This record gives sequence, structure tokens and C-alpha cells, in this order.
Amino acid sequence: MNRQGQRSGASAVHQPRHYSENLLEPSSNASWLHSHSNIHSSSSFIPPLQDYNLYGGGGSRMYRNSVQRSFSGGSDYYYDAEASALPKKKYGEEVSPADFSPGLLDIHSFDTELLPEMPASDVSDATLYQPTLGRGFDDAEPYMLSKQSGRGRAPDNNLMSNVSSTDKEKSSSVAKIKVVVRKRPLNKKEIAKNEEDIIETISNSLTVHETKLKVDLTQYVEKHEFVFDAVLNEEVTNDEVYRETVEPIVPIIFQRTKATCFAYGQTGSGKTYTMKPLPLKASRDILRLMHHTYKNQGFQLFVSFFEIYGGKLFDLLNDRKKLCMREDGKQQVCIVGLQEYQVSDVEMIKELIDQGNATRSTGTTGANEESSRSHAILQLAIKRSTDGNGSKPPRVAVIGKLSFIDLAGSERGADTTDNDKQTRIEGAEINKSLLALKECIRALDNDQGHIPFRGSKLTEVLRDSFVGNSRTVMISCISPSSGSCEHTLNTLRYADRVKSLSKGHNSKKETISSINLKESITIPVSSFPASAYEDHVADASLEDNDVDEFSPPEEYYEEVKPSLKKYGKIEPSYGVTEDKSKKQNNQIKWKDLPNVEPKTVHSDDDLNALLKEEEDLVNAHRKQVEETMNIVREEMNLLVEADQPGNQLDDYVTKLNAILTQKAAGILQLQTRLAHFQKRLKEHNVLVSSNGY
Ligand SMILES: Nc1ncnc2c1ncn2[C@@H]1O[C@H](COP(=O)(O)OP(=O)(O)OP(=O)(O)O)[C@@H](O)[C@H]1O
Repeated sequence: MNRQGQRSGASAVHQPRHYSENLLEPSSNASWLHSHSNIHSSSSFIPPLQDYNLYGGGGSRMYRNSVQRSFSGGSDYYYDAEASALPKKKYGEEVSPADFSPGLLDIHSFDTELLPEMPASDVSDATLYQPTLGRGFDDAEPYMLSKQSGRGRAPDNNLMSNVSSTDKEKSSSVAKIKVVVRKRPLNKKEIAKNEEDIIETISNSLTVHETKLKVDLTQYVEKHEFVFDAVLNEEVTNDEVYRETVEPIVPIIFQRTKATCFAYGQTGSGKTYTMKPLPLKASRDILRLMHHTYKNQGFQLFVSFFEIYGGKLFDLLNDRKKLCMREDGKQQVCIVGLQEYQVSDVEMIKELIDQGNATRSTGTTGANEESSRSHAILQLAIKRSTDGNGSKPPRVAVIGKLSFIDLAGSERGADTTDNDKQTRIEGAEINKSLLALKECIRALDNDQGHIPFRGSKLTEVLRDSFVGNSRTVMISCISPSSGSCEHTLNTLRYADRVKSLSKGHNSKKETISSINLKESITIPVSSFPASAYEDHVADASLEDNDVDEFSPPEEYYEEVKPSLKKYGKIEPSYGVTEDKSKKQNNQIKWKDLPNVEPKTVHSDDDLNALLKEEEDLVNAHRKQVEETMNIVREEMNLLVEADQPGNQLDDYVTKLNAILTQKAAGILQLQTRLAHFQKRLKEHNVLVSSNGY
């Protein structure tokens, strides 16, 4: 049953599910640009005709010329004597040293002499549309990128024609941190395993319907609700993902901004699928800006692509050559030996990205298994050159940078208990880097002076993305299937914490509620009608008062699970509040239990029944203890993962104590029951002996 479709029918984005060919194909980790479905007409190296029109006559010629240019075309001017050795001829005969960077990428080389400082907020209004501080733009025609308007927006060819002051205002307010969640469709395997779609999306919120078992083995559903800047469901295309995430930040990287877009999520959740089209689409827009708005301004685009695997750096555009990271005297990070390619058209970028992806997969045995253990980082750097004069040599300075990170599978961080030593080390490294990344984002959003970039290799190499004027877009990729529920919740909690790190963002709400379902474990939740997941069902389910007199009250069995909340607030979750009165009724019943007169016992059958009850009781007792231990373990993992400072720790421990206390109370109740049974047993024995058996 397509629960998703039914639940979300009201929303425009919730169409009946369909599965892309791509998803149904087994090849999961093809190179980023392999699938033509990911390269929409707008991302093709030949821009659509209407795009030419948008530039006007002169603009279109200009753009056509640039597209036709080869690697060396127009790059002589940027020749750098220190250029590194030529890459292989695979990029064509036109390859020349002039197109490559020195091989030592100074990712901090911002030259303040080149451009006057411009606040990011002025980007659209003051700089993209008008001449800036005497640097008149040749084109009067503005370049307007669509804003963060989300799904169902106008096609690309409308983007630049609908410039309005409102658009400009919106474009100028690009959030410092944007957290977006993307849900992929169920895949073939999951469908074959009858796994359910447990993610419900409505607008920018989503709900995870987690099926859980009570101690008495009945199932109930716990709902976890999250709110993000945007939630993209399985119907959303890669084009729309681009528009929602990266497109708004492209113009501001011309304004001394470093932007980072990363995908986070478990293996197979769609990180690569989501990330692979983005650099190409962004390059296309960057080149448009360079050839139109910033025509003749001396801007150049450079591409580099490397991966971090087991804490080591490898150049994906240079046969996976091992790279070295160095800090210079000014504490600026340099990646020694990293090849950086100057590009002037989309086709070149496509080739480079293809090559990098191919190197990434073949260099790591080609298995998805391996790629999910590395972070792949593709950087687009915008540089600008100045003419030298008598005293000063010509210089090329980095103006802005856009980094795309396809992170290692988040669950890999948990591989720290694996038997294989290498796996354990990798897991620890991944864990460290994911935590460090979150910490850096937090620090930069709070404008903290100290950014803990040294926390991991990943954050060290991204150091320049965490200083100065920066933007971060996080795309959390999730699988919809019930089998991935735990990983999905972990991903969403990570994303939630990143979001809650934002000052003034109080949108975070992971609310948890439980819907008690009366059906026993033998009836799968999947067989319930969709309405079974609606809140009102909880009431209905509790109408039934036909509860065994020895059944503990509902509340007693209700799982209490704390969740780490922002600002140290941890709220245990109980059942739906409106059920309380009914639970109390049950509780009264339970409290009355010891007064229940024992039935007269006359046979061994009765004795056996009593013993069976006792055995069940002991089992329930044991389960309670196991459950408690699981909660403690799970929450300790969360704590480690959250790596929150001490202010949260106390609160957390208090909450944990409360849970343990409650569990202890439950155990006490069980002991009371046990005593009751023992009393009955004794009476039985007395009865038996007095009857002379
Ligand atoms: N939104 C989507 N629509 C259709 N297919 C998707 C979507 N997201 C992912 N897929 C498919 O799911 C499979 C796994 O995706 P992908 O390789 O991107 O996962 P991943 O998170 O990068 O995994 P890993 O961490 O192992 O590299 C691929 O076959 C991909 O085509």
C-alpha cells in the first residue's frame, strides 16, 4: 500500500509515487554525470536557445564563443609560470600548461587588493545589477537567478526575465545555513522486501512513522516530526534540488563568499545521486555570469576534485595521487600537489567531473561499499587576475569558492565496533569528521572567533569555507523505507542539530508521539488502513477496556525515549496526551490488582496456568531490563554523536535518571505481581496438601 500517497494527497508535491529508471537499475554508484537523466537540457554544455536570447544579441555571441573555446582558449592571459605538469592528453590536444594552477592550491589566497569588500547582503541589489564601485559592468541587462522558491517553479528560461525588486530582495537574503532534506523513492529491493514508506512529507516538515513493539509484543507507531528549510520528496527532480539549494548562492560567490554544499546520509540514501548534477549546473550558471554580467572583468573558473579516504587526501583529477596538506606561516591551508584546472565551458567541466568520478570508484575497488567510506570534494573556485605594472607582477586571486561534498555514508561512523581494524579506523575517522563538520557549521553560524576546523581532515581542508563570508547548504538524504528507520532518524537528528545551531532558528521540533495500536504482533502494521496512522485512531484503540486484569496499565508499557534536543532540552516522549485519562483508568484497575481474590485452585491445570503466568511475568521483567539497557546504550551513542558541551550533559543525565527511575518503578510493580502470584501459589499448595494429594 502506498501510505505516502494517501497521507499526503493534499499537497501538490505528493503525487502518486513513481520510480525512476535510474533507481530501478542496479548500478547505484555510477559516476556523477553518467546518467543522462541527470543532465537536463539546462545543464548541457550547449545552452538552450532561449538562454541565448536572454543575453541579448551581443551576449549570445559572447556565450557561443566561450562554449566553443578550447581549454587553452583565452587563457594565455592567466598563464602562471609555476604551472604544474600537464595532465594526460585525455582532455584533448588543446590542453596547455596555461590552463592549470601551480599544483599547490592556496585555498586562502584571497587578495583584498583586487576587489573592494562588499557585504553579502548587497549582492543582488548592488552588485549583480549595477556597476560596483567604479567597476562598471558591461552589460546593463541583469542576471537574475531564481530564488529559493522551492518546487514547481518557473523553468530556467524565465529566470532572468522576471526581475523585480522583490526578487532582488529575496536573492539578497541567502541564509547562512540552509538545511534541506531529500527523500528518495523506495527502491526495488525495499519493495521486494515489502518494506513500507514511513516518511510523510508536508511542505517543509516531515514525519517519520516508526513502528515499535511494546513489551507485550503489540505494535505501536511512534511519530517523529521535523521541520527544515525545505523538504523535497521523492517526486522532486534534480533540477528542482539545484534550484532549491545551490542556485541562490551562485551569484554571491562572485562577492568573496565561500559556499559549501554537502550531502549527508546513510549509504544508498541518494547522496551521490543528489550531488552529482549540482557542480555542473552551478558551473553553467557561473559561466553565464562570467560571460554576461561579469564580462571582461577578468574572472576565471577553476575546478579541483579530491577525496578524503581514511584521513588521507587523494587527487581525483590526477590518478588518485596522494596529496599533502600543509599550513603556511599565515596559518593558511595548502593542498600540495592538487591539480586545479581552469575551465571555460561546461563540456570541459563535465569531462573533469566524469574523470574524477571514474577515478574515485576505480581507485577504491569500484564498490559502493568503498565509495561510501570516502568524502569526495569538488571545488569550483572563481579567481580574478590583475595586470602587473612596473613594480607588481600579474596576480591571480581567489574571489569565491563553491565546494560540493559527497560525504561518506553517515552510518559508517558507527563502524567503530567492527572486527576489522581498518574498518574501525575508517569508522572512527568518519565519525570524527562528521562531528567536526557540525561543530564548524555551528561556530560559523554563531560568528564565533574560533572555528574548530582542526577537528578533522575534512574540516581542515575546508577551513577557508569556515572563515569570512560563508554559506552552507546541507542536503540530508534519507531512504523512505521502514528498514532504514533508525539511520533515517539519525540523519534527521544530525540535520536538525545543524539547523538548530542557527541563531534565531527555533523551527526545530522533533516531536514524538505514539499511537497505540491494539493489533498484536501477528498483524503487520502495514496491513492497517492508512487512516490507522492518523491521530484519532489512538483514541479509538484505547476505547477497548477489555484489558486483562493483570495487564499493567498502558502507561507502564509506554516506551519512554528521550531525545537530545537543542539547547540541552531533552524531552521524554509519552503516549498521545489525550489518552491519559484512559490510561489512568487502566492504572486504577492495575492498582486494584492485589485485591483480586485468588480463584479457588483445585487442579494441576490451575497450577500450571499459574506457573505459566509467573514465567511470563519473569520474561516481561527481563525484557524491561533489556529495554532499559538498550535505551541507555542508544542514548549514550546519541550523546557521543552529539558531542555537546557539558551544559547539555547534566540535563541529559537527569532525564536518563528519570527514565531509569520509571523503569525501576515498573520492575517494582512486576515484583508486586510476582509476590501476588507467589501468594496464590502458596494458597494453592495449602489447598493441595489439605486435600491430601
Ligand atoms: N531521488 C532519487 N530518485 C531516484 N533514484 C534515486 C534517488 N536517490 C537515489 N537514487 C538511487 O538510489 C541508489 C543509491 O543512491 P546513491 O548511490 O546516490 O547513494 P549514496 O548515498 O551516495 O550511497 P553511498 O554513500 O554508498 O555512496 C542509486 O541507484 C540512485 O540512482
